[in-house]
Amino acid sequence: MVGESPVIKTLFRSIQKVGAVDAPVLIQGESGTGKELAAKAIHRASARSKSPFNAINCGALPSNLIQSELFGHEKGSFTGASQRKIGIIENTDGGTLFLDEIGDLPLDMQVNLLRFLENHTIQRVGGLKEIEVDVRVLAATHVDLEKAVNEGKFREDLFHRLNVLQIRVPALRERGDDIATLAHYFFNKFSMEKSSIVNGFSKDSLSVMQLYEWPGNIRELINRVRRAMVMSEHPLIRPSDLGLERRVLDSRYASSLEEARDLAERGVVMASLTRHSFNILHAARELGVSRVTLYRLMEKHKIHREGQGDDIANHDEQTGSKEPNVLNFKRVK
Ligand SMILES: Nc1ncnc2c1ncn2[C@@H]1O[C@H](COP(=O)(O)OP(=O)(O)OP(=O)(O)O)[C@@H](O)[C@H]1O
Repeated sequence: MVGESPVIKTLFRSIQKVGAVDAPVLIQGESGTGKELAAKAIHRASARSKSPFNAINCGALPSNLIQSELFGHEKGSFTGASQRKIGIIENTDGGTLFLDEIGDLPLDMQVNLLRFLENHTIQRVGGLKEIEVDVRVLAATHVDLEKAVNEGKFREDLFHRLNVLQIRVPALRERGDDIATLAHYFFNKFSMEKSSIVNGFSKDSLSVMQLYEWPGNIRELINRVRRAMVMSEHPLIRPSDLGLERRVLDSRYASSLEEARDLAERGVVMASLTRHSFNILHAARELGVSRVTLYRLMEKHKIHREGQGDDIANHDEQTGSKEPNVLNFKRVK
């Protein structure tokens, strides 16, 4: 798992701690943050690391299939059951089972899962025998399970069984410099697929990536980087190649009017700075504010001056300096 930010280091430490204990873990985090990778890391850090690690997405299977996927079935137990099938729980004997999107498990299946967690035995569909299995369960959810319990969508007893230990995988936007680290990591990983002219990211791109909210987290980052690597017509990937120029303006993710206004303001400032290669004078002129006001807005939105140099020529007209002025903007930590 790539990352050096304080929040991800906390996660790494938590993984080591919960890896050492043979109890269920509830892994929480937004979609695409790396919950499955965290589950694999817990498995590797545990005494079960030499045994199988299996994963199943409880939300991806129709409810009539999920029982047989989890518990298996005997030959002839239902129409179409022409063979005995060993379920994933039995197949994971000795190892770790990762139940992704546990919040989507149908209520009747939740009863069966609870029985297995309490007794460490399963029964195949159509089978009479109780089969003992030794499996550690890790479950992940991007929904608030406590809320689901209050709404009657998730069994409280199962929630407490699964929620013995918890870890939270942070959203990408909380991970500061990891955003650039991950972007470079995936750039190198997909370098075989890149167009022949692309060498890396412009500083503008790295800045915009820092400011963007990343609702789809690392999965979204991978897709944007991969697409930009193929489509970019410049040596250094620009914000527009990542499709982020307009997206940073997006206030759809705001939870209040004030936040929406803030996001819109930040977006307008960022877009203007990006458009003018971060030339303060030009951006201030376009925005109809003084340079001082623009600096204040940058302060307010935690954008600060850092570093210099890029593929884009830039100079401060007021001072006449040919040196790049403000090229790299990032969130103040
Ligand atoms: N720290 C990391 N370093 C490198 N790659 C990562 C990291 N975290 C996640 N990824 C990659 O991001 C993608 C999404 O990760 P993963 O599938 O584990 O997320 P998830 O939280 O389980 O998603 P979902 O909620 O949709 O099931 C994967 O391709 C994974 O390899």
